[in-house]
Amino acid sequence: ESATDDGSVPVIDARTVFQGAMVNQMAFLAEQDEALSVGAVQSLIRRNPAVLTYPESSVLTRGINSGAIWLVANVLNPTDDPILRRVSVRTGWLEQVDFFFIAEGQLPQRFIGGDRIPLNQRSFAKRIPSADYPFPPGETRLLLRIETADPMVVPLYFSSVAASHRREQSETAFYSFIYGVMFALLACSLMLFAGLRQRRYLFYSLYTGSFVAMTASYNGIGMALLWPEAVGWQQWAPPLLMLCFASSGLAFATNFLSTKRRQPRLHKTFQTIGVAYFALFVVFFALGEQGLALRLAFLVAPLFSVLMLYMSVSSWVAGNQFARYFMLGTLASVVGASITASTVTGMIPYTQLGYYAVDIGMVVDAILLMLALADLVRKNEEARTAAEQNAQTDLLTGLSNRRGFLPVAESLWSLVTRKNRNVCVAMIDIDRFKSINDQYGHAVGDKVLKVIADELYRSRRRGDLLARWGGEEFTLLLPETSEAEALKVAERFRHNVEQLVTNDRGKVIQCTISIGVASRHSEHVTLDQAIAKADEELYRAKLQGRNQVSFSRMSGKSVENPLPAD
Ligand SMILES: Nc1nc2c(ncn2[C@@H]2O[C@H](COP(=O)(O)OP(=O)(O)OP(=O)(O)O)[C@@H](O)[C@H]2O)c(=O)[nH]1
Repeated sequence: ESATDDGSVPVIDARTVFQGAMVNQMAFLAEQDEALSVGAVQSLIRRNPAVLTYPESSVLTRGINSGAIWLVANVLNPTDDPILRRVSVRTGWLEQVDFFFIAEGQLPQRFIGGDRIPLNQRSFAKRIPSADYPFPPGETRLLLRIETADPMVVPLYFSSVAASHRREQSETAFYSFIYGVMFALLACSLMLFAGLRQRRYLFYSLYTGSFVAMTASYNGIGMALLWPEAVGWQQWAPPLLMLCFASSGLAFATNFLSTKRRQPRLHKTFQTIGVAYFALFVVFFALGEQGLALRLAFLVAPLFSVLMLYMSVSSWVAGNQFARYFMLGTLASVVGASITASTVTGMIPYTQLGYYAVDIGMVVDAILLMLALADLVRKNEEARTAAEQNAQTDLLTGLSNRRGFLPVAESLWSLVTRKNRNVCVAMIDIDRFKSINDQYGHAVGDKVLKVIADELYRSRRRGDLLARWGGEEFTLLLPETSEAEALKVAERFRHNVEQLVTNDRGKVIQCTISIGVASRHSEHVTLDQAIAKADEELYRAKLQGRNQVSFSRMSGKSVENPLPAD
């Protein structure tokens, strides 16, 4: 049959190699209620050429569940030799694409592709529906029938086989990069989860993992590499995985931003919505309503983006510093997803970058979220170290407190005991400190305490352990120190403090200290016993008139081990 009769069917020169998509070189018509055969379409066009419309942009986009369409053109080969061309529709999620090549004096040729067809039953066992055809001299009618419940996006290419290979290579490189980064982050977070047992790493893994699975399900890589025969799964995987992606993202966000604690009602709402949309999905699945499941998923996806953005911004505004990277990451993924969604639904003109925007945005998001996790670990670590230090440090004087002092002193004590070395303990108390408080006030008392503490700290030898024991009392551990040396040190302390002058608004305040010293002379003496003994000596110094050092060698008797010997 002649195809050239009416001039309403566009003509493509077979010699042309189109660099980009070229659906605007063809005419299209949408099937109405029932599926049409090639013959029916041909006669429809012949009877009434007005059924054809002409796409204005190079990629045809018609939204979700839009029904099957036909594309038609005449390919003219003005040479004497056949010209081999590859025709392909570079969208991985179209369910069925039929290519028909009808040339005069030749048997009509049909090629079939699409994700409703098991990989090995497609004309080309490829992710993308394609057909190679040697256009004979003269005119060939090219017809394509495309059917899908998913968004109808038709970036049609008409090129040499070599040009198609180049395009495939660049697509492979792109997806290798995206999946490489995602898998690295996924593996990293899984290992962190295994090691740290913190659920946020698990949610992060699920979020990045479901992104990989979701994109692999709709771009055709999943079927090309992982489930070549699983046609049923392929039809339901994209909406299901989109829901998984959204819910794991929300689980990560609520965990990371502590939504349960900070906004309990919002958290409850998320859980309810999550359960509701999975329940709806199950209902649609049971009814076999793939289109409705897709609509649900495409409704949830932007809702999810808006929620994530709202949560991170409100958390950041509320002063949650960890939300910073989180917010930037979410912003990147939301912008990327919006650009791709607008591209595939035809709201903005089709570009390759627009088509890939969701993947790029998601990689940026995943990297920034990993950074947010690392940031959180660092801040928690800093807070923990600070809390630990605070718990062991006396805030007024900056010296160790009892909690800071005892563990270090205990281990030093057992070390010198084991090596049978000298060690002494001194207890230091400020004389008549109550009267300073009474006379000048508590604040001045604090100041004097601090001045004396600083002086003691300056006067101590390196390696001696000084701590605020409590109130106006200090303790000093002197390892590797004989009694005589300890007494010298104590006397120096006493003398230095006696010389010390604190000024308070013109008034001069002077203080003295009393010191009790004890040494370990028997190997059975514990640190506690030595401290008790030094305390006794301190009491004696006070009784004897203050501002003095009191020392007594522990008698074997008084430090006797209270446990009865066998
Ligand atoms: N300003 C201030 N006073 C403190 C602090 N800790 C303890 N004190 C005071 O130190 C005083 C200690 O009084 P006492 O135990 O009676 O002994 P004292 O007045 O130093 O007399 P002696 O030890 O017998 O020489 C009390 O009035 C406490 O309130 C502190 O951190 N700051």
